[in-house]
Amino acid sequence: MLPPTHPLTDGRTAASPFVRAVRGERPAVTPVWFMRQAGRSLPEYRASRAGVDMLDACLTPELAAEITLQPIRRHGVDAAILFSDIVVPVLLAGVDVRIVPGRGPVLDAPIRTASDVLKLRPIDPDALAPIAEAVRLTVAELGSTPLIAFGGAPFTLASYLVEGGPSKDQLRARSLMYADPHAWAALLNWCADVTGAFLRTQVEAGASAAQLFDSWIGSLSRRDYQRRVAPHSRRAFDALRGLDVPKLHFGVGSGEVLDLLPGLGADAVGIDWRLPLDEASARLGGGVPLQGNIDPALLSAPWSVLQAHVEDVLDRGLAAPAHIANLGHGVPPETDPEVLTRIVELVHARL
Ligand SMILES: Cc1c2[nH]c(c1CCC(=O)O)Cc1[nH]c(c(CCC(=O)O)c1C)Cc1[nH]c(c(CCC(=O)O)c1C)Cc1[nH]c(c(C)c1CCC(=O)O)C2
Repeated sequence: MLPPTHPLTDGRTAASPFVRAVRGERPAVTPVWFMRQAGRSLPEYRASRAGVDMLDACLTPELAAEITLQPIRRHGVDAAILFSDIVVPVLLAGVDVRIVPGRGPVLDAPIRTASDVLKLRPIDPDALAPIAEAVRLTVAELGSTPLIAFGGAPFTLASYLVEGGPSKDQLRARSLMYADPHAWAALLNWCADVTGAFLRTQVEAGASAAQLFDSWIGSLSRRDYQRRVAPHSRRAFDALRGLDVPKLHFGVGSGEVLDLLPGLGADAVGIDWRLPLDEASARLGGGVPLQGNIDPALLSAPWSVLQAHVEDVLDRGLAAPAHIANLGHGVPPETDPEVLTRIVELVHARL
């Protein structure tokens, strides 16, 4: 149960277009936000981050709250997402991980064997205090705009841990799945538990929705996803048990496994740019709210081309019970932020 002072319970965010759409209602105006909206496309972000390491910024509550609020002030988007990273709970559980600019999360000592997995320790709930504080500071400023809690899905996290960094097709991670199925299952359970604790901390501190990011899901066969990954994603959502918070599940390249996602605990599903929303909705049986689908590659196209694309996405989104406009993946760092503001205005102007 969420406390009576939680933004969802006290009515601050429950009636927001974003929360209503995730729950499957169709508000008068389509809500819109952008994955990775807090980031390098914004000059104010670059100024806030000058000389501060990425993970240090995530663990400094005042700074994390300020960066979270920047895209709300600038673009007028319908939801905020906590400025943090999927590897933050991994770091807080004691794993030596850093973020290399232009590359992503890197581990000098990757987790590759059963004995490496056995050394992983559960996360100490006290270690998550800076995250809870960042959420409280953010929510105090947001008013009726909901904050989205997020976490990395177990397979995406495990891929970074096993590979030691970003990889093209997650070959080492997918090999471990077969070389040592027991170590694999233990590793994915550990990932589900750290991500679950991260999500639960954000929701209890005041977030009004939760999204699981399954960025590498597209490298898996349907069979492997179903048998060796999906149960662990369900376990991550299960960490939110008892909290009546709307949940989203987003995967990149998830077309082959799309129909499996709603069964894992999410209310709404995020779609990348590969599959049109009417086709995605048909694959899901027509009853699942959808998010996303604007191709990030078109952000640098002439406005008339981008506008036609956004309008097509909105039209096809009518096939689902509700649609939250968003990109099909994160904002590229070189994006002109004024283009994002213009998309928000376009989405909000369409009735
Ligand atoms: C795979 C993944 C990561 N992180 C994340 C994912 C899942 C979504 C996806 O597929 O993009 C999720 C994430 N990372 C970040 C957020 C913040 C909230 C938001 O969306 O605005 C979120 C939701 C901040 C960040 N996370 C990161 C940055 C950039 C850090 C910097 O400014 O140097 C930000 C703002 C770093 C990061 N962290 C990660 C990558 C690939 C990178 C980019 C590295 C680079 O190109 O420099 C891992």
